[in-house]
Amino acid sequence: MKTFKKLKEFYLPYKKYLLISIFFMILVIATTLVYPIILQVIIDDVIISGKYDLIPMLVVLYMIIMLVKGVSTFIQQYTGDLFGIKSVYKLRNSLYEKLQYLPFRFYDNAKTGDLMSRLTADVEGFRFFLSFGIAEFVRFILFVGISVVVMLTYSIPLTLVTIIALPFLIVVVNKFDKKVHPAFREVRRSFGRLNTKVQENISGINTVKSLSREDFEIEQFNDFNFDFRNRNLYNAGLWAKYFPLMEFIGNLSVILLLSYGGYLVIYGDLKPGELVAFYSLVGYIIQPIMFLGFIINMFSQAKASGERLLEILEEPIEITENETSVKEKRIIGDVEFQNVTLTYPNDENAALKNITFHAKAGSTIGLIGSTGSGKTSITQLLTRFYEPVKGRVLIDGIDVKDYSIKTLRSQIGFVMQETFLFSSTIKANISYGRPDATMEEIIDAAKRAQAHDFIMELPDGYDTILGERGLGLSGGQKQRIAIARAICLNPSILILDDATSAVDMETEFAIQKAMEEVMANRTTFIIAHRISSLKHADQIFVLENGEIVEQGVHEELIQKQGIYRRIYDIQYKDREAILKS
Ligand SMILES: Nc1ncnc2c1ncn2[C@@H]1O[C@H](COP(=O)(O)OP(=O)(O)OP(=O)(O)O)[C@@H](O)[C@H]1O
Repeated sequence: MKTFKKLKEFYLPYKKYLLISIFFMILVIATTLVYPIILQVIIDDVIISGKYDLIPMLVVLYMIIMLVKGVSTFIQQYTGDLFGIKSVYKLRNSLYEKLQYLPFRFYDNAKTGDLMSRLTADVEGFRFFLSFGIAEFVRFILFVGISVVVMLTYSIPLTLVTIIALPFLIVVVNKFDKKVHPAFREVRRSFGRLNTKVQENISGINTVKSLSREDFEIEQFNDFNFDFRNRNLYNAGLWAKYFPLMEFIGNLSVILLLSYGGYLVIYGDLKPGELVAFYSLVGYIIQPIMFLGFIINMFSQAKASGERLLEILEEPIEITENETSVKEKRIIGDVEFQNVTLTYPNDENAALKNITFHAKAGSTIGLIGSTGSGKTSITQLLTRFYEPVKGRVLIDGIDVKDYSIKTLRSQIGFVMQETFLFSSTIKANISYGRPDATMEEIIDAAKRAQAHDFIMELPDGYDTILGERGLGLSGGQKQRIAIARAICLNPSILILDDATSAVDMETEFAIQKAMEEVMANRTTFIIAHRISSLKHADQIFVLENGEIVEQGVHEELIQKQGIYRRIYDIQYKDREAILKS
């Protein structure tokens, strides 16, 4: 119940639909329970006692009851559905919203396919319970309760004999619940794994094909699919085992009823019509009790699904802001790191150790160093993608923690190492961070990123629709669109993380030239492996194992005969050799 309690904010606002549904369900049940009573009257009063003049009245009564039942069933079902559909609409939105704000740390370990199955299959499982499960449970209680009361008015001893086997039925149903719930949780998990496999495979299909790993992938999928199949089979086995047992116990009640009830009729202690009515009423008890298995099933699924949904909803956002957070400030771009240490979750080694530096507003900072030395990590602290475990990161003298996330990120243009383009138009991709940008601004950004010419060569120019992964564009073209996207933001701080790694030297040079003007009034961080990309920077930091081991301008660093010089020698050796020859 804890799971449902925690999710109450999603369904309680719509409880009126549930209440209406239950009210009309009571009408449905009441009208249904009148059938056996009418049957009893027809047998005992009309047929046996010969009061045939009652027939027209009974027919009219029957028709009215049918009509009431029909209308009530419609309202009960529709409002029940409304309750479920409206609740999960809100739930689905909240889950998606939560996913937007969860920190990078969450996504480091999250699996896309699994998340997708939570947002679809689990939400649906929960809806099914809200729409049908709750109503069916109430129906069960009412049917059983009212039927027993009606039976008691006919004959107390016969009622007791008939329901004597029912506690056993409840024990079996309870046992079934204990087994079926964990089984369902496993089915859900297995489905999540299956989804993850498919999603990863589609995303990485280029790698799979280029390495001819199709057979391996098929085999792996088969394993996951086999697991999913087995778990479903186990579940089906539980159903197959328990359902006949429940039916058997239910039928025992019918045997007891017919034996003892027949005896009572023979000795005149019960009228034949009452026995027939009893027989129908027992059906109304046994059926819902057996159906209880199905309700429990729905409940178990919903509980398992609810737990998985809560795992997302209760995941801490961590990066918080409050009313005092700095908003509406135009960032100038003065950046300072004070003894900053960063340790990623699940990694005991610090990715950055005691980093201290000052970058004046408008200056250009070059970051170079071997892979994994911490270059990207430095820039990710600026945007608060991660938080330092020690030290402070200041922008314009204010700790980044004190900025509202929106204010901070809307003024920092980040061209990431891996370019991601949405499956929409080029225009929409460039203006993604600033949807109100005019066409002139979009074109201007594209021109500066050296992207305008190739965009104009595409069939629909800026209206060309890109595939999910920017299909149809080369790596360098995608990078240039990503650069245009960052420029379009008109940021105060620009971060170019290996942003020109996929373009040829000539294009890089052209981009650099065009960027000179863009960078003029912005603090720019250039992360690069090529010295040519950052040699004009005002300050260059050489990183090694999370520490700044050398710093200075290009000429100074060349004189030092250190790491920078070594990189320079390797990269320029060939050029000098060519020049000499
Ligand atoms: N999200 C993360 N979770 C755990 N560890 C991480 C994460 N991101 C980076 N690291 C680790 O932190 C260290 C620094 O990584 P970072 O990406 O900053 O290096 P880099 O210098 O930018 O490398 P590259 O040139 O290859 O991009 C590496 O050891 C890396 O494995």
